[in-house]
Amino acid sequence: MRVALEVSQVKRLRQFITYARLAASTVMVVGIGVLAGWLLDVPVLRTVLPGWTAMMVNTASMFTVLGVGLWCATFRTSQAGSLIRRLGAVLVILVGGLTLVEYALSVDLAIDLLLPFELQHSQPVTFPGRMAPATALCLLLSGFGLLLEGRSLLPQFFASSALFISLMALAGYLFSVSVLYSVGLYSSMAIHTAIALILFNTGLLVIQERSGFVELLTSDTAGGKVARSLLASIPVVILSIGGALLAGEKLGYYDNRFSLAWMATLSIATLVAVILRTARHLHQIDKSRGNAQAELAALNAALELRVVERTSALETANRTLMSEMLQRQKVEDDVRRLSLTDELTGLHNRRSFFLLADQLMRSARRNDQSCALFFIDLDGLKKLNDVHGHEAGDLAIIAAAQVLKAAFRVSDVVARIGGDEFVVLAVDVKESVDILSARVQTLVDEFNDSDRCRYPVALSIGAVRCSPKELKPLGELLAGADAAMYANKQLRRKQALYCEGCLTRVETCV
Ligand SMILES: Nc1nc2c(ncn2[C@@H]2O[C@H](COP(=O)(O)OP(=O)(O)OP(=O)(O)O)[C@@H](O)[C@H]2O)c(=O)[nH]1
Repeated sequence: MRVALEVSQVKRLRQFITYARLAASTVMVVGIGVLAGWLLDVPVLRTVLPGWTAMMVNTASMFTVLGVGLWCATFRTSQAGSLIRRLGAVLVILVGGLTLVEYALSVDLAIDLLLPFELQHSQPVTFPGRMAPATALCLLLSGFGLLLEGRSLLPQFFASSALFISLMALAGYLFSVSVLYSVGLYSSMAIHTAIALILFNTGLLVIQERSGFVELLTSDTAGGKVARSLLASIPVVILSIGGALLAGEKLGYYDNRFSLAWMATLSIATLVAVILRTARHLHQIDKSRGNAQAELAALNAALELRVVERTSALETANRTLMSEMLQRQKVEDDVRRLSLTDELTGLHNRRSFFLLADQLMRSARRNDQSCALFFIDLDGLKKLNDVHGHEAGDLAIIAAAQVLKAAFRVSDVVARIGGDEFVVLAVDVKESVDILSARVQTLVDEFNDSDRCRYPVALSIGAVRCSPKELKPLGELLAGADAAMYANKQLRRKQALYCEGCLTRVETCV
């Protein structure tokens, strides 16, 4: 699975591709330049310096092919490029491999002198026109690397092996150690062959996106930074030390053993310095990571503490809110109840009566039931108040309410709608309103004769009946009942039933 790349990694990969293209172009130019040197007889193009080994025509041709192949490899999506790369790689493998076969089996496969102009400029060597065995091996490895480009490990192995051999050859030139760039007595690797091989194989290595090596080199991790810095510095430092010691030796300041001892000492010193620098760098990274972890742990602990504190504060706030809500609910219930209840008697008040009576009458009509509406007025309350005070009047009102509640069903609506005025809506009434009024009167009499009576009460009652068919509005029924009550009161006055005499009976009731 491919991991998404960081922006910096993408930038470095682009730089690597640019490097690979530059390397490919240089390798192509070297190949073409050497071919021109052979064709036009320009010795400097063939050998770089007079007396140095010349790059063979075969080698130069293969560099041209390798350069084109590497260039194509940098364009991954191109089908044609991929085909050219693979064909070129096969050609290079063939030339390198057959040359090695020639050396190994001491045969001439007629591939050394392919171009007619080559022979006349060839130096007197064992096999004119044949590339060095080291070159042939490097070409074989480079060809395989190019052919397998894009796979996971093999191209890196082939390119690294070729790179190692060509670096040895270059070091041999730099330090004048011919054994490093020649194999046996046959022929030696030209300096520009070594450089071209180094360029080609480093170019091939840095475009291997799948390799851990490229991932390491492009990453922003400590490992990536250390790898980049060491790879950029160590070869230059070691080669510089070697070059300086060699120059001193050539100038006769010291002999070969002395420079070897210095080379070993300075290399060790350089490596120790690099190791210490790298170790210090890693140490710093470890320390800062440790500090960051400690800070993180402290932050986590503080965060957890805050979470605990906040949770407990939240729970307390929740509890307070809950109890406030309950209190508020209770107050609202009380307000609702009080707004619908008569405070003195506990009966429904006027508002509640109209709400309930309306509902009750509609349901009675639906159920085909008769209703009866009673209008009841307390007799002589004003006088009672005047003579015995309002407390006595209140007691009479309460007594009247109790009598009315006892006289009717629980399902009927008994309400106090004014000072001494009561209404009762009785549903599903089977008997006549006179019978019901008489029942009220009986209970009034019972009360007046009982021990509970402080002040006797007398009630004037008016009632209307309403059958389910009539569908009379409540207001109309109330007016009818009120009128009947008034008539009843007048009648009671005429019959001297009116309770002006209640006062005289108070004493007997106590
Ligand atoms: N004690 C007391 N008196 C009340 C209350 N509400 C009204 N009253 C008084 O009751 C009296 C009612 O007077 P009226 O309407 O003339 O009634 P009444 O004296 O019974 O006369 P009739 O209705 O003709 O029998 C008034 O004086 C009111 O002030 C109450 O809650 N308590």
